[in-house]
Amino acid sequence: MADTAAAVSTASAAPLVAPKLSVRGLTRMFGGLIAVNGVDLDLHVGEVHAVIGTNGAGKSTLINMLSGEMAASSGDIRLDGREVTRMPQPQRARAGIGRSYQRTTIFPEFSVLENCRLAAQAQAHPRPWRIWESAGRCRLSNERARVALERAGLLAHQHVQAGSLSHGAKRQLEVAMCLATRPQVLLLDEPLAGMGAEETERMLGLLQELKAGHAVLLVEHDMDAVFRIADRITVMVNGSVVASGTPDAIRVDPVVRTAYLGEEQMHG
Ligand SMILES: Nc1ncnc2c1ncn2[C@@H]1O[C@H](COP(=O)(O)OP(=O)(O)OP(=O)(O)O)[C@@H](O)[C@H]1O
Repeated sequence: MADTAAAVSTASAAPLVAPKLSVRGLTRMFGGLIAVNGVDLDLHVGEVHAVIGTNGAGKSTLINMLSGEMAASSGDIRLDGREVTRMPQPQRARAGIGRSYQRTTIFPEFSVLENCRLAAQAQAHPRPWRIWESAGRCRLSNERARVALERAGLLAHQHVQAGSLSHGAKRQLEVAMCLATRPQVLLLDEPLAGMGAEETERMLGLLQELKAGHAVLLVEHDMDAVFRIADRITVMVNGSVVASGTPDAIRVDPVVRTAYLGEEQMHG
């Protein structure tokens, strides 16, 4: 238990600046099942905060509540200190909480730029069906889309049909679409899923860059990548947080070793 205490005390040595996103006691029930159980979490700009856990631990449910796609049963979520727990998803996206999805959500027939522009438009316009009314607004969405594509390293492919991109580039496009909404918080649900080594490296480089201006929450099963990139790791088991701390603290945490990570993975 001493090591667990170390992991917890490391968590309390979090940056002194106020968190960008602060979560307290967040809970989600599905009938009698507690999918997420009283989770506390602080996300800071400048940090990649990974949430790991076995299948069914509650990671996607957590992200869905943070993005506003799923209502919380109880608890609260604050963005810059302002409560957003019951704010609907579109409003929450406009307030600065952006997300990417496990499944690719791009329109394969549209170009890379068009996909990104649609994301920018959806964020910028509370009533997207009226976007054609303003050429100025369209120009703005276009500009935001290009900036996002440049950051994600996809500007050279802007006129390519999205469906013809490699798997890794599609995941990059997902991140670019999220960036086009100009979020302050990035919620990334398994951005490395199905990627080869080279694509993984590219994505990790991108995340490393993005954390400078964003608070990044990363849900990811690739443990090598998580331990390389994360500044903090929160471990969930059966809906509850069992440990939270730096990668070094988590690596030696006996509760985490027992509950989740295989011994082999922890030696790296
Ligand atoms: N809509 C739902 N209705 C009922 N139960 C659900 C629903 N969504 C999730 N659950 C249950 O909640 C628990 C947490 O699921 P969740 O998908 O959040 O886990 P996860 O950690 O993201 O898993 P994975 O790594 O497999 O994506 C699981 O027991 C799951 O079966």
